Amino acid sequence: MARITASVYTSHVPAIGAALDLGKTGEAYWQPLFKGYEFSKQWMKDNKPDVVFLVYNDHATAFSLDFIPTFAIGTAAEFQPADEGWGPRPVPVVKGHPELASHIAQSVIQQDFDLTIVNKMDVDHGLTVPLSLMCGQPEAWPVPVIPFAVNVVQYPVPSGQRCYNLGKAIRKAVESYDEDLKVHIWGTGGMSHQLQGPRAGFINKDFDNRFLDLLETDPEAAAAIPHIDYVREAGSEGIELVMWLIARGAMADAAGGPRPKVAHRFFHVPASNTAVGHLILEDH
Ligand SMILES: O=C(O)c1ccc(O)c(O)c1
Repeated sequence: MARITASVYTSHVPAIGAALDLGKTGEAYWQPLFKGYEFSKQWMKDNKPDVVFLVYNDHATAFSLDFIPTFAIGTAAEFQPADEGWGPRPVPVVKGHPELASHIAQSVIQQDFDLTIVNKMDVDHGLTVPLSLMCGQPEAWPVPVIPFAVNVVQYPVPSGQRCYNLGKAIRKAVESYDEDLKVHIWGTGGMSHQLQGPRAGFINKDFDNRFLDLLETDPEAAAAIPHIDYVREAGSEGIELVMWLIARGAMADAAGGPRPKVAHRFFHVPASNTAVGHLILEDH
């Protein structure tokens, strides 16, 4: 049986990818940020999964306003790093896991969550920056990745509660897969940031840290946060945090099991226009 063994939460700011790719990680501005992920890179080696199920949002790269899936699962054998205007990031191609992805699609759709099945797409900073933060700069990514794109760009976007419930369905799907696989589920995006309008540059450390607290100890309360609170308290792009609830809903306690163990927590402001939050939870 496949098992979800841990969840990882991290912001996916594109400038972090640029700092890595352009060799700027030692600069005073970036040093404290990358220091917060040193533990995580070692933890990733010590707790290497067989597959990462990576929840992120596409930033009008593979999708556009022409076509807006709420939840899209990548079932391809590989996904190319996208060209977001500066050429593709110089990172390895992302290898998928078509068998597990197809099984999860089958199981989750049968549990009444309608997923869009994507057999071909390029993946943008939403997916590659978390991989870089957790795995460094290897020749090849150490694990296959199932990309799972969520619409948090064009309203209506899914509620935190729906995302949390979807996480529970993903856990059931993984646990009904025959092969013995260790699976990590990662929720990415956030924390507070607003990239547009009069409040551009808005950051709310109090909200972010309360959210991290809730994620650790009371995920049901985090799931109950309505959209308007994210927009008001965490800025227009803070709504990306609903994606963290997909990963959180896949932990054992959401299904009545024990609370996960906090392996690592980190918070840093700013990275570009964004508050960076990071949490690693291990299932017992
Ligand atoms: O802080 C920023 O600059 C920034 C830009 C684009 C994003 O998708 C994001 O998450 C952050």
